[in-house]
Amino acid sequence: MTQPVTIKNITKEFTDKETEKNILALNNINLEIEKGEFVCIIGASGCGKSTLLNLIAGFLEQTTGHISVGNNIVKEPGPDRGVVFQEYTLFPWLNVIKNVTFGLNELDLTTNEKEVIGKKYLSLVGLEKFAQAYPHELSGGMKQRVAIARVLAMDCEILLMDEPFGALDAQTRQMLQQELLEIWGQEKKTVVFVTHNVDEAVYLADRVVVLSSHPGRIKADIKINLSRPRDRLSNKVAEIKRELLGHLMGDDMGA
Ligand SMILES: Nc1ncnc2c1ncn2[C@@H]1O[C@H](COP(=O)(O)OP(=O)(O)OP(=O)(O)O)[C@@H](O)[C@H]1O
Repeated sequence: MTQPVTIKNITKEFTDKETEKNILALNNINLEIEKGEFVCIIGASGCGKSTLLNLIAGFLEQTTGHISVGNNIVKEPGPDRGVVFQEYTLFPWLNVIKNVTFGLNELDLTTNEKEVIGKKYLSLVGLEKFAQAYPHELSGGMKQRVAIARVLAMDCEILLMDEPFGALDAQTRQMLQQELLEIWGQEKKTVVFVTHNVDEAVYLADRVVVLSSHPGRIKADIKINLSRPRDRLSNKVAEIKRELLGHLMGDDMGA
């Protein structure tokens, strides 16, 4: 059963190693993400999107405030939260199926049981025929599918995705967006998805959170009540995109 994610009064300060000055990356972030919700976080480069995701993942520690998943305060990474990064993070020396089942190695499962789980998720991302292939034999889109299958195989309740399709060509990107929505529909995960791309956010999200920069603050929090699959060219989509771009104006979007 998925749990809500609560982000309460989060502030994150870094110290610049060269200048030794403090950088206020996030300032007083409050956010309640419902179980099963698909939330996109957008904002200009450097506004703290990855920092927020890394705090939810437990990779970083906040300066003030707290984050909880259900009743559990996040203190470190855990099996309830799976992360997919923009860079392909597969183990090059393991074949596809072993990459997908890698996270299961600590569980008390036989090799056969792990393979059954691995194959289920490989087939969900359309790569069952590539179980024995090695990462260098795959395209960028296929590598990201393997990375998604890997977090799904671990049965994480929450998918944290940091620009997962940012390095892909437009066509592959659209295909993976569609596939991700299908998987999300089937698996009922909570998704927190960081992107620079307004089109992507409006296509995917139930809700888009816009961060402003220096320091990162929530500038807007917009619900998208459009049924799926969404028509990328519809007037309603264009209207929401305009609204989001209005909130982003003044912040240099970078991409
Ligand atoms: N480890 C760190 N040490 C010092 N400063 C950092 C560190 N990580 C992030 N920052 C700073 O915190 C701010 C937010 O960075 P973050 O990477 O979260 O932004 P972002 O919105 O994800 O950017 P991008 O879209 O370019 O990936 C930036 O000013 C960045 O330079």
